[in-house]
Formats: sequence, structure tokens, C-alpha cells
Amino acid sequence: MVKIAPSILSADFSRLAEQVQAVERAGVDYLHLDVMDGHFVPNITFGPGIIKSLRQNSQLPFDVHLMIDEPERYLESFVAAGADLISVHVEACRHLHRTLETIKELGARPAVALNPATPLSSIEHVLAEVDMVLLMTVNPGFGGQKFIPAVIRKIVQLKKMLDDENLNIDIEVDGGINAETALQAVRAGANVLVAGSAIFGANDIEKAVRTLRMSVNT
Ligand SMILES: O=C(CO)[C@@H](O)[C@H](O)COP(=O)(O)O
Ligand SMILES: [Co+2]
Repeated sequence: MVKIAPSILSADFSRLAEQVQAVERAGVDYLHLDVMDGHFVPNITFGPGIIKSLRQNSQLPFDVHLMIDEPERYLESFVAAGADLISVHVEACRHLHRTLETIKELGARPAVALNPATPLSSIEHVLAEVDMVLLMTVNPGFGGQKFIPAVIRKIVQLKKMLDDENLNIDIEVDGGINAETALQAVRAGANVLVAGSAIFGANDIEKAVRTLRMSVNT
């Protein structure tokens, strides 16, 4: 079953709780929270404070995507704020294995994220430590960008790598996901879809979630 994780990056921040409740009513699986530090990526979003306030307004599992350098400095704060799943970028971690172990020790589910240009060989030796691999299908930093088709081959290769090792790990795709690209990504092997602008940029949020779900159930 394919999971849907709306990214609040494209939500109306003046009505955040209301918009989160709309995706929750639409039956999504996760809430995707993009944390950016203006250093690892050229944009700044929000930190544990906003996540903590949203935690009081939603029952959804929180899928926290950390686009920050040296994320190990903030893991405790994000878990305390209510993160259920934490993705750290391989490009941002000096001691990736230790960082993933720390996430687990803190009681959250660890995931590793890769930029489009980063090869799968960079995570080969930590696959046993993660619940999910996040493959960026745009360069991180902004919502509303165009899906990079070259990542399709990478999804296929990752799926094969996991199947060969008998590993039951989710493959999340993030960036430029809409009804059309979602189907390509799912056919390639992805089973968690992050969508920001395709959901929060739509006039009818609940209809946008239904459309995305139907697009991969054909
Ligand atoms: O992590 C990121 C961007 O860096 C994403 O989660 C985006 O927020 C997805 O937005 P869309 O491409 O779906 O508009
Ligand atoms: Co993201």
C-alpha cells in the first residue's frame, strides 16, 4: 500500500493547524515536515517549536525531514517536539551510522535521505539501521520544483538492492510529485510519496489527496 505524506512547506502558514487537519481528514499517512537551516540548503523554514505546536493539533505520524548540517546537534529536540520518523541527509552527517543509532535510541524511526546527485553506494553500509530511504527527486531547498527523471533509475536500483538483501525498508520520494510523476515513482519501486505543492497548492486539499491516491492505484 502506497503511503502519502503531504509536505507543509507549501501550506498557508497563517492557517497551519487548519490545513494539517484537512489532510488528516483526507486520510493521509504521514505529515512531512521540512526543516531547513539556510546552510545545508539555501532556505530557512522552522524548527522544533512549530513541530511541537502542531503535535497538539494532529494525530498523524510526523515525518521530519532534516535539511540541516550536523543534525545530531538537534535530534533530542526534534524527538521531544514529537517527531516519529527522522530523516537525516547522508551529505550532512560526518558519522552517519552513529547519528542513525542515536535517532533509534531516542525512540524515533531513523531514515536516511539522499540528494539527486548522491550515489546509492553512500548508504550501502547503513541500510540495516534504517526504516526508510528518502530519495530526493529535486534538489532540496524549495517546494514547487520539477521532478528530476534521472532519479527513476536510482529508485529501481535501490529497490533491487533492498530486495536482494531481503530488507523491508520504505522508499520515499520527495520533490515534484504529482499524479503523473507519482505513478512513475511507484512503478519504479517507491512506496511513500511526499507532495507539497500538489496538495497544499490545490484549491481543494481533500480532492488533491484523493487524486494522488487514485493515480497510483490504477
Ligand atoms: O524536501 C523538500 C524540498 O527540499 C520537499 O519535501 C518539498 O517540500 C516538496 O515540495 P513539492 O516539490 O511537492 O512542491
Ligand atoms: Co522534504
